[in-house]
Amino acid sequence: MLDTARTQDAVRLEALTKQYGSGDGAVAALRGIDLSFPVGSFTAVMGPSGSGKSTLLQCSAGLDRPSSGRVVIGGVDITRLNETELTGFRRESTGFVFQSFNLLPSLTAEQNVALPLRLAGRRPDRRAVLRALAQMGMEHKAGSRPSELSGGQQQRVAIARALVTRPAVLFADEPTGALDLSTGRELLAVLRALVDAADGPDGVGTTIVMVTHDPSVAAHADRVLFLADGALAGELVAPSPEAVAGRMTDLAVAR
Ligand SMILES: Nc1ncnc2c1ncn2[C@@H]1O[C@H](COP(=O)(O)OP(=O)(O)OP(=O)(O)O)[C@@H](O)[C@H]1O
Repeated sequence: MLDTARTQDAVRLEALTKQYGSGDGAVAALRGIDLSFPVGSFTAVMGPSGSGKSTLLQCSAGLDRPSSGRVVIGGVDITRLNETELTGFRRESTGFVFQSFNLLPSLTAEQNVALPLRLAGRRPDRRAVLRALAQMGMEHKAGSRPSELSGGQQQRVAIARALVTRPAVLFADEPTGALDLSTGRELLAVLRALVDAADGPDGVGTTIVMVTHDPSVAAHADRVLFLADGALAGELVAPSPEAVAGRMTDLAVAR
């Protein structure tokens, strides 16, 4: 059972560093990040190309191992877990949404959404699968394969798949990057509604951490964090697209 109620932080990063390679070719992608993502919050992560956004997301989600520091999800320090434990924890307690949807083409929407339950060794509960699809307005497409769905519909199915285990946190890497403007806006409204809904884990909304390059996308979040050269370079609470764009311009000028 996750201890999110006690900590009030869905995810906490402590002195997180990540170095790729060694010696002369070493790259410090993260240089000591301290951060927390409160339960039921929606955070966007922005920064120039190469600033460490994807690395931050991958390490936070347990898809990559940091070089040092701690990642605490719902009170569990995932950096102390071995590979098997980490894989199990990730499947049960985190959801990840990619720009490219990553649905399995030969499976129906319903089978795609059931996949995390199967991988976790659970007998897929059809009601839970259909509930996740319904949450994303996709129950009427349960029998469709990805090739029969629009991009926006595929991403909704991908989010339903990420939510089916009722994870403590949903990580999203450019979730609207492959969608046109209006479909992207619809999807962001859906993400916003998930955060604002009171039917997430522990009776509060879903916690979302999202990487994006787009200020108007970031402005849907409660808070925007800015990264530069692997370090935190400020934040904006209740962001507007203009304020976010202004900060991004400042960061580009400062480079
Ligand atoms: N597997 C890897 N091996 C070596 N260096 C890497 C690796 N992955 C990322 N890096 C380096 O780490 C730094 C941070 O990369 P990261 O992908 O996290 O940045 P980003 O902010 O997500 O960039 P973008 O906006 O271009 O996607 C960059 O200098 C990058 O070149």
